[in-house]
Amino acid sequence: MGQLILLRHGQSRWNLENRFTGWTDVDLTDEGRAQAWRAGEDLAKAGIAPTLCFTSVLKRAIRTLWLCLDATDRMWLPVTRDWRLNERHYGALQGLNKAETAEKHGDEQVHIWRRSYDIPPPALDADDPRGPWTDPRYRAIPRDTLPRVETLKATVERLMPLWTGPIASALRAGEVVLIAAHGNSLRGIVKELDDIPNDVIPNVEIPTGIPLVYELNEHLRPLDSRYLGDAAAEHETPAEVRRRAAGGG
Ligand SMILES: O=C(O)[C@@H](CO)OP(=O)(O)O
Repeated sequence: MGQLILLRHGQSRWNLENRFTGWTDVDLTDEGRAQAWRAGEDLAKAGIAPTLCFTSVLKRAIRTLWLCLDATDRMWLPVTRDWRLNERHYGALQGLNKAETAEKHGDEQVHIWRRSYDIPPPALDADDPRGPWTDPRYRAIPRDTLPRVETLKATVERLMPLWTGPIASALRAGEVVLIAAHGNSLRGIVKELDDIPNDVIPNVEIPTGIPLVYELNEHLRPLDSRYLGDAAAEHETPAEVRRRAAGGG
């Protein structure tokens, strides 16, 4: 019944520099822009025409959406930008190099910070100038709702009202919904969609700039999911990761 396209932003400058990014508003690299454009071309080639879009308030996702829509000549589509689609907030790690942090704190600790479901990295101090409360784009959000750090669990919790509310309503109304977002906010969505357990979700790696298309039934449960484009076969879909973890090959 419904069709949903999930698109992780193209390569960002800090993806390239291997830095913890979170809510830092870094832009795409040239490669990231090219990936976003190709994502649009791949949608067009597959005959998939989004009718409604959601994205975060971070420019790497917004620009990915712009380029993808430009490539499909659908820049006129309605777009909702919502902070609840932001990347998970990485707290005091934001800006640090991932390899240098692993040298300092050990691979195991950094893996826990990056991939555990509910163990947070160190938080920003309440007076840290990098705090989202200093940023005008979050001015309408109550200060105590704005995070100083987030786990994946917290990211899923802040995302769910948007998913079960406006996004689900749009899908039920027959819209073909395109969501351009981030590695961990999209982990939250596929966790819900594909019913992926907490200990398996860290193994789901959504590649940058490759559309992941879901066909949904009337209860918004997945009938099928697939990546588009030339590199599609190189990536396991979240449903395949879940089946492999359950011993289903
Ligand atoms: O730095 C980040 O914000 C995220 C996504 O790039 O990194 P990680 O792979 O650790 O979730």
